[in-house]
Amino acid sequence: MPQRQHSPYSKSVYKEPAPVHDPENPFESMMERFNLAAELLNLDEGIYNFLKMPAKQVIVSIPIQMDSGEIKVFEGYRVIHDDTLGPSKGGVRYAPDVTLDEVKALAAWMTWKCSILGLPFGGAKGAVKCDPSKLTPTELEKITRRYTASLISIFGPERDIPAPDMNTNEQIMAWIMDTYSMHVEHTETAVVTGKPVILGGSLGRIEATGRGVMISALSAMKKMNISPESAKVVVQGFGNVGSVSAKLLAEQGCKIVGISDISGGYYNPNGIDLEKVREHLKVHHVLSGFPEADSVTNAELLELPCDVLVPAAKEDQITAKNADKLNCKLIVEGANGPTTADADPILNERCIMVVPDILANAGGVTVSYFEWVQDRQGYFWPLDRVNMRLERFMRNAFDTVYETASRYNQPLRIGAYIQAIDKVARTVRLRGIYA
Ligand SMILES: NC(=O)C1=CN([C@@H]2O[C@H](COP(=O)(O)OP(=O)(O)OC[C@H]3O[C@@H](n4cnc5c(N)ncnc54)[C@H](OP(=O)(O)O)[C@@H]3O)[C@@H](O)[C@H]2O)C=CC1
Ligand SMILES: O=C(O)CCC(=O)C(=O)O
Repeated sequence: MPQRQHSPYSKSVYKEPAPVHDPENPFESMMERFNLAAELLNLDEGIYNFLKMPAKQVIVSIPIQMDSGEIKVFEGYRVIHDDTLGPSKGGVRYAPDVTLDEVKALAAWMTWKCSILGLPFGGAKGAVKCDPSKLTPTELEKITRRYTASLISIFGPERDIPAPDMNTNEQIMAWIMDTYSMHVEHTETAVVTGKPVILGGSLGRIEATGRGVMISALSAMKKMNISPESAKVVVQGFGNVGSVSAKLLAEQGCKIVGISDISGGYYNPNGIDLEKVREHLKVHHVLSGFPEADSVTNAELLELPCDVLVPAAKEDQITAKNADKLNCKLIVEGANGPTTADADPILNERCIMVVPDILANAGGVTVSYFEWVQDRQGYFWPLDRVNMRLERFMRNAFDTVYETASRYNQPLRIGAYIQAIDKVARTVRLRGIYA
């Protein structure tokens, strides 16, 4: 594999991160990269301490009456990492195994993401520890409304604005909007984004994260002289982000050779017909049994030969254990935190370019920003305007991160952290930190 010196994916001056306590703890993974960038920026110790601590961590108890009549209590979280650049922004995920450390990491990633994209937002994230596949629609609605009611003093269009993430969707955003509006006694659409279009949502928000993944993949492929028509792509995860990324990359001429969901991976070196996948999902709801591809495990999927790998499922998929087995040239992180910090130096050593999560998947929050702007203006844009502006934001962000990474002779991930932290730190200094 050729060495690419003096570029964002050169191994030349990349510093080994200090050993971490738990490499698969997303907050520690975030902090490893933050520490590296802070050191390169020569960040003032006071500002370093200010930015590493989340501004607010709220844990709420969510008692609801199940359809059976039984009362069950769920745990909910909202972490506001930072609100220096503006109201905090970030999705809400529903998952049975979610932890506070995971939410803390996801909230910090939102701060860095909004900073890189030039959005007037800080970073936050929320979660409810529950398994939506085991809940009825009524139970899901009750959980969502109670979670929102418990966070009434946190949320607000000028304070903290939730959005969808794993296992949450437009309907859940509609319930959040309605519950908030009931409490403040007027309809407040701008309190949440990712809503149905009929309730003040933005055209293009559902596809926005996958569209941003596609745009950043094409930008990176151009730097690497990989043409879309010659590119073989593997996508892990076939939810909102994965399925849209696959569809839009296929529309650009790429051949999608591998896909997966929780049921496993599916591989066809001649290309997977995504229309047939869509028809299969309509009937079966999971990829399991898809006849036109060979079945592989999720672990094998990540190691399939391809040009571009798009992890778009969850955290900690590419680790020190499998980074040396990957068979791709480029990774575009659709998911948040799919790569652990201890895998970074291995990928860098192997000259695999990584477009990091805080850049690659920022299309979602960018169109959420457009939605918030439209709601506040009460004036809605056509789809082509949303997509054109998204493309401009994503391309600019890619170019500036690439330039920063090149200037510091670091991989794109560290370039992205440097750029993000520098902007927030400079804003903190200008605003001052006195009570
Ligand atoms: N939605 C958004 O706008 C944004 C999402 N992201 C991030 O993208 C990632 C995916 O989110 P999103 O698409 O919204 O979530 P979804 O819930 O829509 O989809 C998640 C997908 O991942 C699959 N999956 C879950 N676990 C595994 C596993 N162990 N191996 C393989 N596949 C798995 C799920 O399978 P199954 O359906 O069978 O359970 C599903 O296909 C998350 O990291 C999220 O934080 C980032 C930015 C914005
Ligand atoms: O759209 C948003 O506001 C946030 C999306 C999100 O949660 C993310 O980018 O991880």
